[in-house]
Amino acid sequence: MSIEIRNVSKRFGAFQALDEINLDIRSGELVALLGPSGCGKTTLLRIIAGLETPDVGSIVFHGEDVSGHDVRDRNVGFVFQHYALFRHMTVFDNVAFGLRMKPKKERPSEAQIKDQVHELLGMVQLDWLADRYPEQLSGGQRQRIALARALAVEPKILLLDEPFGALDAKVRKELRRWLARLHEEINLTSVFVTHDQEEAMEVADRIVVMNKGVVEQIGSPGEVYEQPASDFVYHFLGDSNRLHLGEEGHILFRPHEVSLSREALPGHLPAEVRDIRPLGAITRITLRVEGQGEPLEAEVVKSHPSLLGLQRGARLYFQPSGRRG
Ligand SMILES: Nc1ncnc2c1ncn2[C@@H]1O[C@H](COP(=O)(O)OP(=O)(O)OP(=O)(O)O)[C@@H](O)[C@H]1O
Repeated sequence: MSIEIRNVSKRFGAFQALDEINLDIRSGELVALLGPSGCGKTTLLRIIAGLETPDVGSIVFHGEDVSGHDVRDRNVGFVFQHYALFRHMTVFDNVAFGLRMKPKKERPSEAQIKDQVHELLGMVQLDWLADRYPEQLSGGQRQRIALARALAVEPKILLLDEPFGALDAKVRKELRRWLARLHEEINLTSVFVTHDQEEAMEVADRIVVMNKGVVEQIGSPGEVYEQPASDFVYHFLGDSNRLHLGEEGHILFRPHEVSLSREALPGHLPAEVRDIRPLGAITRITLRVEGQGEPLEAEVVKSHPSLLGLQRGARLYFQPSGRRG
């Protein structure tokens, strides 16, 4: 099911939380809303869900304007970061909840509910936990159960608000990959909110970069990273250095977009090594450059010749190889 967001604006008092947002999400897409805290991501998600009403604009699901539809009639599934499972219910009953709440004529029999719940628990690979209570689960298991509960009513649209935000880095990574796979298996259109660019890059088909209530750029992970539409997008999608060039202004470059040498080379600037951090396949070097306020960061492969025997305080010569600005 496709989602169109047409000219949506929302104010809270004098504060403009969303300013004329237009967005087309294709059927079957997995889209990330990415941006800093307070940029309006959650508000937009809540408007798509029907939990919040826009001041102006409309929401269209598959050609039908659903702006006037109540949240219950939109058939969307949700997973929110702190949207707790019902503590007094077992995992099974949590997942069955939405099915049991259906109007009588649509409600499946208890036998059908049992089959469906076990199928869903199988899909999130946690069928063996059916009789446990939420407090007996790990954070990652809880999130997967929350997802199974959201999927139980067979929504065509799934909305996820920082679904993995509270989990540790390794579990987050596993769940992200798992979500991307699951999304391929079942026919869903999903929108998820994150402030983590790596999460957006890794999972999403397209990324919507938001800032202060407006959309800065929409594109595939490759597009927004390689062809950022603004300095904001450039900064938000990865580490960056700013090199001041006096009257010529400044250039921006990524830590890996740099040529490093122990010898003075044409076009290269001298710098002092302040820190050397081996990070697996690459090594990060912090450089202090005369006349620059902020130190610069360079990343090279760990076998790079300039690293051999390199010590703090040594002199290196560098030249940005990619640049923006
Ligand atoms: N009900 C409300 N009343 C007043 N202001 C609100 C309300 N809901 C949100 N806001 C404000 O609107 C702005 C956007 O909030 P929103 O929750 O959409 O941001 P976000 O991008 O999801 O941020 P975060 O990543 O921190 O969750 C914020 O400045 C917030 O304080």
